[in-house]
Amino acid sequence: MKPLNGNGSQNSEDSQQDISSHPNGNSPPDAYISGSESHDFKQIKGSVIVKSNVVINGDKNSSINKKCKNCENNGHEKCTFHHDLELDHKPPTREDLLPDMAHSYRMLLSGLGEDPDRQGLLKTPERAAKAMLFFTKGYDQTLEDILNDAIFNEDHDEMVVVKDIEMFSMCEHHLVPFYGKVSIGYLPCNKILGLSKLARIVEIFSRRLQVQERLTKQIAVAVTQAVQPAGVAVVIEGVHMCMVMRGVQKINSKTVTSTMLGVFRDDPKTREEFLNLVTSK
Ligand SMILES: Nc1nc2c(ncn2[C@@H]2O[C@H](COP(=O)(O)OP(=O)(O)OP(=O)(O)O)[C@@H](O)[C@H]2O)c(=O)[nH]1
Repeated sequence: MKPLNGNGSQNSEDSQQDISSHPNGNSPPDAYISGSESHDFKQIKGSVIVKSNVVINGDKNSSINKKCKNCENNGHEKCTFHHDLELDHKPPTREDLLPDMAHSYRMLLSGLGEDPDRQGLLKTPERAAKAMLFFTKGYDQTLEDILNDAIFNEDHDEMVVVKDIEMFSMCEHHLVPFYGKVSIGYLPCNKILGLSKLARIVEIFSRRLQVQERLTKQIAVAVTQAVQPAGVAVVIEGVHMCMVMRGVQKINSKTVTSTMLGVFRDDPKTREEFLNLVTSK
């Protein structure tokens, strides 16, 4: 298996941006439109601040290891699952997976010393399987599907920011949730994106097994693919339950990651304007 791609961890030149003053409310995302300069799109920048305050190994006959239909139909390079994660296979369909997954959860219950046949647990394996499929439903979505052609020609080259988009994802190391808020900014080049589509892009990539760094970068790259802007900025503030409920048990720690593309990377003023907008109340 090849190493995971799309890893947001960058080189030592990466700058660090602290957005610790993000509001923590659950209010719907706000849209901001303001002035900024425009530059050529060039490269990627990312940073991580941690504040202290697959191989899917199954049996060969399992549906999990069946050949990926998406790859068969569209070619390996167009398979979203492989393209993003370079895994060796993709589950054929969600429904196909349910029985095997439910069986695995049943074994897990037994392993915990529980009786999977007691009344309260009878439907638990299937419920848990369905829940896991929901948590990872992003594997079934493509950028094309969710954009729904909501890309509009508009003579607009000022910054667009949608901030505090709620995000729920699954830590690929411990299979426990991490959650937080995503703020996205872009500088259009005569093409704007339906605002809700930014939140839908967050859903595609957060509803998978993830690390926060890769999630941050995948969102930025998807916005770039959608509207080819002069630049894209994404900042995520996340709480990782693997650091809260277990392990080091630091309940107040937050992880902040960013990806800056194009003008947001090249121009400190543009980056500063974005960061000011996302940290303002
Ligand atoms: N960089 C990064 N690390 C993550 C993310 N989610 C979880 N981790 C880390 O993945 C690491 C896995 O470390 P291991 O030592 O293999 O696993 P562990 O024994 O469970 O580690 P502890 O959590 O320290 O108990 C931990 O340090 C986690 O905090 C993420 O989104 N990004």
